[in-house]
Amino acid sequence: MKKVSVRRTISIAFMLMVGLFMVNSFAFAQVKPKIAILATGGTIAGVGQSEVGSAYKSGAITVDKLLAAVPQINNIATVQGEQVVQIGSQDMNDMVWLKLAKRINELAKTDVQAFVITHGTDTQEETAYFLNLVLKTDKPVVLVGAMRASTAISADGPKNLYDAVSCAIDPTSKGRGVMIIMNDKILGADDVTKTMTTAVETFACPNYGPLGIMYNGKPMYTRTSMKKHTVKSEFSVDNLSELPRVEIIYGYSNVTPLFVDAAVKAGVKGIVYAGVGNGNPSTTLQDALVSARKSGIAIVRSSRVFSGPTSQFDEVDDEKCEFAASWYKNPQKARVLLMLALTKTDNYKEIQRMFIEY
Ligand SMILES: NC(=O)C[C@H](N)C(=O)O
Repeated sequence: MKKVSVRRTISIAFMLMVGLFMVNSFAFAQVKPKIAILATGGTIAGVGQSEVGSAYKSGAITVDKLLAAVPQINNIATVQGEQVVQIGSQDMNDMVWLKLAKRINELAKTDVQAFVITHGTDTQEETAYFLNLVLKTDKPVVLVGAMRASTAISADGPKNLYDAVSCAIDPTSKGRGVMIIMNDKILGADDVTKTMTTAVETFACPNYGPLGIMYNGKPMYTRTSMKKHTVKSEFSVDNLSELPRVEIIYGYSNVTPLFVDAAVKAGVKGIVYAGVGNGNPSTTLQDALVSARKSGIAIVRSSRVFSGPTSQFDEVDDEKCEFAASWYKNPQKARVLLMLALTKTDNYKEIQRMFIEY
């Protein structure tokens, strides 16, 4: 009799423990946030001929293999991986941007809580800024890349990817606009740029500084972007199947109007002039840009100089020429904003307003 009741007590206790364990694991599974990882290629997915050399092929491995290299991600998030394209980001283009933006806007309406985009570093800043202007969500969106191929000794991709996921799932990352995570830094899409061809410490925000750092898998923010983005942006990709053609023309001493003339002939809708100093064109170049403007092409002056403003209050009379000045946008980001501006207007004053607000 005694033996039976001891057995029964033991089996009830055992069942209770199993039950508790199941409830716990269920609750734990419930709290893991659901994220989408959209892969586009780049060095983070690159495969090299040797572990020590610099030669490799960008975008050679798929999103599943990328994730398999960082199993720790499964402890913190439930991941849905999608291969959007598999390219080196030197081949990034308007069509992929539109596809990516539309897909994220669609997924943002579901229970996916955050987004990570793996991307090559060459044009990462442009994709980040484009998405910053057209995504209609305040859910965190983080781009991540690597400077060393996945097969290299001390590859930086796995740590960057883990940090990107950790940053994206953190509640404090909501509503901050699109961000890039590279080498422990959290960089805002409105200012981030690649500063060095080979170093892992290549990304910086030369005008405004980083938004924060990643520390022990947690984002530590020290700044908020004051620029308009995502849900506050007036731009939308909803009805767009292509973007207006905008070309960048570089300034240098002894510059001739050759490329401005070629751009006019090609029928571009806008030109970003990457001028010298604070966006200055030479006298001949200015004449060519004014006549391009008169033929209906939008002109934005930016600078080939790494940082600092290009404003409408300096040497060029932008009002008279009907140009807009890019302020803190470097030429490649100015091109992104001008393309989107041209989906709304070709009025230079309106375009100037956008360059101040975004
Ligand atoms: N580090 C990199 O990712 C460079 C590569 N060419 C890319 O942008 O895809």
